[in-house]
Amino acid sequence: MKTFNRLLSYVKYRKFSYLIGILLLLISAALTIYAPIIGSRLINYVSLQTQEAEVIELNILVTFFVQYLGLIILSVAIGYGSFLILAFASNDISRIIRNEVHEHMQNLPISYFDDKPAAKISARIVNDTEVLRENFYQNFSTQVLLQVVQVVGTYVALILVSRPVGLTMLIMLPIFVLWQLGYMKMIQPLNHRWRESVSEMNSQTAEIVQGASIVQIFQRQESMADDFEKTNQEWLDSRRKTNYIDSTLTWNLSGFLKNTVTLLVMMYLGTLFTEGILGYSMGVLFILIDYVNRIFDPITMIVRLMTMFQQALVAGHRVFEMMDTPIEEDSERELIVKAGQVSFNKVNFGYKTGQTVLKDINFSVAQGETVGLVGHTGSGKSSIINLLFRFYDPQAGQILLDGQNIREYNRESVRDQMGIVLQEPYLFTGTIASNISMNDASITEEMIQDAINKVGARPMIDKLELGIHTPVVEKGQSLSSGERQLISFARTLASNPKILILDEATSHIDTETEEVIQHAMNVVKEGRTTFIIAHRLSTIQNADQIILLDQGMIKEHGNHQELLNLEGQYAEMFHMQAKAATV
Ligand SMILES: Nc1ncnc2c1ncn2[C@@H]1O[C@H](COP(=O)(O)OP(=O)(O)OP(=O)(O)O)[C@@H](O)[C@H]1O
Repeated sequence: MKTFNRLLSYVKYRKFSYLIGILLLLISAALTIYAPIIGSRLINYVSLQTQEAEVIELNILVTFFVQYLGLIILSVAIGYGSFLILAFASNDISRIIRNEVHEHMQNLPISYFDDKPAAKISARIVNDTEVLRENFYQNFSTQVLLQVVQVVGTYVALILVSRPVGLTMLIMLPIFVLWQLGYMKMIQPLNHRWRESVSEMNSQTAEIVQGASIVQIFQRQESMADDFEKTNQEWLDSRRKTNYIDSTLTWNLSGFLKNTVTLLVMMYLGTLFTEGILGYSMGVLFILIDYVNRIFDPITMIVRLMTMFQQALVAGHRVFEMMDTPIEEDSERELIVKAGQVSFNKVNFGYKTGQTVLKDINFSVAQGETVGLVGHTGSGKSSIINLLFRFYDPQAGQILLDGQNIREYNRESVRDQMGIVLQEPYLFTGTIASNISMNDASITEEMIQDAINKVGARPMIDKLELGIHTPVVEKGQSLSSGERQLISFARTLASNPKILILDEATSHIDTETEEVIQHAMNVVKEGRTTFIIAHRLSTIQNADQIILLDQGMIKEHGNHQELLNLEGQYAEMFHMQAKAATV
């Protein structure tokens, strides 16, 4: 009920459209219910004139025809108008909900995404809102009233015209409803299987596309094709069974039931009529048969609407669950950093309660210093950066930028102080220029060109026909990894952050590119406090401080020479790497 009320509350955004649309629908329905009455007058006129051997006047005949046809055309035209109004309104509402949930998703804490597959999140934003549009806003909320009015209206009209026929048809009502419910019961699990297999095929395809090269390297094509075929068969099976049930129950059997009842009523009334027992005119007979025949469709529709409603409730529940996930409280205070001095003060942190990822982390970095973060995989290097960005807050201790506790300032202003170059830089769909300016209007084209020159990306840009306006698609897959890094360096330089984070920026590239990247790195580092997450210790030999993490704790801390003198883990790692490099 809560979900239903909440779904209904969105109608307020297009309440006039809904009001007018539903009103027009009802008028159109009333006209269709009224049409047989005109038809009956026509029939009565013709039969009376024939009985009394009078001339059938053409103009009277035409008048009845025009009235009858005019009514039908008017009803169709009004129905068309209302359909458009309501369809447009439901489109708008689903757009509003989709934007709302999308915006909310963007503000959710990073921890929300930790245990949720991307496909599941996007299904809520895209597919579930689509189900809401079709099932709830376009069908259920507009049709349910209309269909109920049609059923009740037709029954009332039937009873008014002929009480025995109307009451007999009332007895048929539960039989027909039960028939429809039985159909739904059979079809629902099949629909479920069908949707599951479609979603499974989606994720199987996404996995192959994302890891195309890995799939080929490990020659997994055949087994992945087998898995896909299995799901595809499952889809085929559920579709086939649905088609059987559909064609048998809805089209044939349901049509059979409808036609049989109509036929029986016709026979019964016809006998009474010809025997003269029934006082009805031919026209009334026509009305009765027409009403009996048309009463089935709205009943079928109501049962279907109920299923749509159930599906909409499930989709609505999922969408609202995401919308109701609390976003992190954020301070109004803007962090202003002039120097770029960073301190971690007795920081303890775990991603989940009870987990310890960082333990008693203490260090201080002066403005413009470079810090190398080293340690085995899983030792906590990235976690330190995650805390610096305020993706997470520590359970204990403080992180200070220029002496200010970042927890007391809003996240955006904290992140504004940071620039990051990842090992695999992320480029957004757009152009090279938009990837450097990040659509920040204060970064002019001149500044973009300047950043490109400074990081040494000019030769690379000059090779491109459209220069900085070259489109970037699919995360920049058509650019080399080194080129993507240069763009990323130019982006960082243009945004002019106080603190810089380099995530293994120089690994996996050839010596020539390494020189270019090293140059870019030196340019970007200048005057900024820099953290380098390095696996290759040769890249941080000149760092002012090196922090060696081991199982979330600082095990060694000093400059390169000091750590070598310690003859501990760092020295061991360094000698091993130096030896490997000379082999
Ligand atoms: N989102 C997360 N949720 C739960 N645990 C996490 C999460 N991210 C990292 N961890 C855990 O925290 C610990 C430290 O991970 P972290 O990524 O900081 O290590 P790292 O030193 O950067 O490793 P690598 O060099 O492999 O990138 C690991 O045990 C890891 O499993």
